Amino acid sequence: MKSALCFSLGRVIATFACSGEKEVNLAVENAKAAFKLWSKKSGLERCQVLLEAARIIKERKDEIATMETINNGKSIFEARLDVDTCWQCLEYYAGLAASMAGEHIQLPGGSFGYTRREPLGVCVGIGAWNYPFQIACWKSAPALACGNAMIFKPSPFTPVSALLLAEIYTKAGAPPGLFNVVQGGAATGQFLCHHREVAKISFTGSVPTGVKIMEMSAKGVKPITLELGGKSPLIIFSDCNMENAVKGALMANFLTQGQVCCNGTRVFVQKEIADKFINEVVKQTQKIKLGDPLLEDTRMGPLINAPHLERVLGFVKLAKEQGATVLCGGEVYVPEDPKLKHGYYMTPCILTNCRDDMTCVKEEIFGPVMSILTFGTEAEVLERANDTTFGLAAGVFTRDIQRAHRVAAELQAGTCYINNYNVSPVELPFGGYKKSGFGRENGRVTIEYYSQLKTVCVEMGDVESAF
Ligand SMILES: NC(=O)C1=CN([C@@H]2O[C@H](COP(=O)(O)OP(=O)(O)OC[C@H]3O[C@@H](n4cnc5c(N)ncnc54)[C@H](O)[C@@H]3O)[C@@H](O)[C@H]2O)C=CC1
Ligand SMILES: NCCCC(=O)O
Repeated sequence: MKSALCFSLGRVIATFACSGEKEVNLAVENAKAAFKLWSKKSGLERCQVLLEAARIIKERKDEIATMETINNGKSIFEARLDVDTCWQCLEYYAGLAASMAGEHIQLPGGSFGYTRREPLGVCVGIGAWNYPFQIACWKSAPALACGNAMIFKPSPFTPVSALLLAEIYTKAGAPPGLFNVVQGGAATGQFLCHHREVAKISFTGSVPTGVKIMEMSAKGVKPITLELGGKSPLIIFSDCNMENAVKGALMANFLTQGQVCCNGTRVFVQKEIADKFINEVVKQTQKIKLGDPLLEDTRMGPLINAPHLERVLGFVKLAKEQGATVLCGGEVYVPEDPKLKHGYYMTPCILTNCRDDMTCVKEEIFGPVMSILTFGTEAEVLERANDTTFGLAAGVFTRDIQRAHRVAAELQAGTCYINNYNVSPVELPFGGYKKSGFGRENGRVTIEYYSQLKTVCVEMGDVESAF
């Protein structure tokens, strides 16, 4: 089946064929062959290939970022930052590959045991459209570091940049088939998830699809990592550094046109500073430069596609009907440049007079819409912040160090930011609580999600039989 790829500026830039069962089977066969070679290599040998791939990514940073911008619509400024998190991820797991080791455990009578950390086999990565290249790197780097092969399926809305990664791994010396890309949507994803020879699935996407992935993997008893959606709280206390809090709120809401799973879209502001904070956040939001994402000074490009733009605008309309006030944005934006007139642009939106029971406060919008709520006390805001089925991230701005850690400890979220938001150091694990998923990406712990532990028990004496 052929599919057209629509650039978020409203032009078709490529067509590609969706992979069916035959292509998926072929990818699995290739990955199995590569796994045989790759899993026998030492950690240091795997490290060298990953380091070389990281070097090529750095060298081709501008090219990859440009492709990502064309692929997704995010600003070139941001796409370059994404690419930095990618080569950093490969370098980080290259280091861990070389230092992976088991334990030696002394047993009575000179006997002993030891553990081996072994790869799982052919792993599958399924990605969302908001961070196409980053998701492919964050999944493949730990998978390959542990000695696995990977088949990656990007979102059909952003199929291009993962192909660059495949090319880079090959140039860096990975055996053919070690990192495969298959194209397509749900049907291709299902072939991958149901495949008998697939050992693990790592998925980034929506909660409803995550549920389906879990059902499919349950049938094959396959381990999975689920990176799902969120509706994260950002809590601004009256003793915060106001300038940083305002910057933090913008970082928490408007990167990649607000299409970020861990965004802090419920901004709780302590009553005493609410007016001042709101004035400032509106002022800064109105200054955000919208337009051609390939221009150096643009900070927001178009949303991913027309249905998604309609959906996000629908949330703004409903918010107004439910009593929220639009302080700025929330409208279709038509750039002056005629080349951009078919793009799916909207102005970044700030909503106030929000209540916890409003749809804009309860549901993930996945667009540039910040909902501001006010609060009185720490106990009250914690209860309201945690009153959600999601638990991906949370943030707190305060100068009170004890309060910062107390609040972080109480927040039900996989990542809690103190006095910042939406930074992604590769050294720190990233993943969700509650319906935002389980398993982690980044950090040392992710090695455990891409490997299995074998215990070897060694008898140095005679068998003491019970029979
Ligand atoms: N926690 C995280 O790290 C992230 C979570 N997300 C979440 O993803 C959502 C937006 O991304 P979308 O691409 O629209 O999500 P989606 O769930 O529609 O699709 C994600 C991927 O799953 C594939 N897919 C769809 N149905 C499938 C099926 N039945 N079996 C196998 N694969 C299937 C799609 O083709 C795509 O590659 C938002 O809810 C967002 O919060 C997005 C990025 C990061
Ligand atoms: N750079 C943060 C990743 C979050 C996301 O994939 O939505």
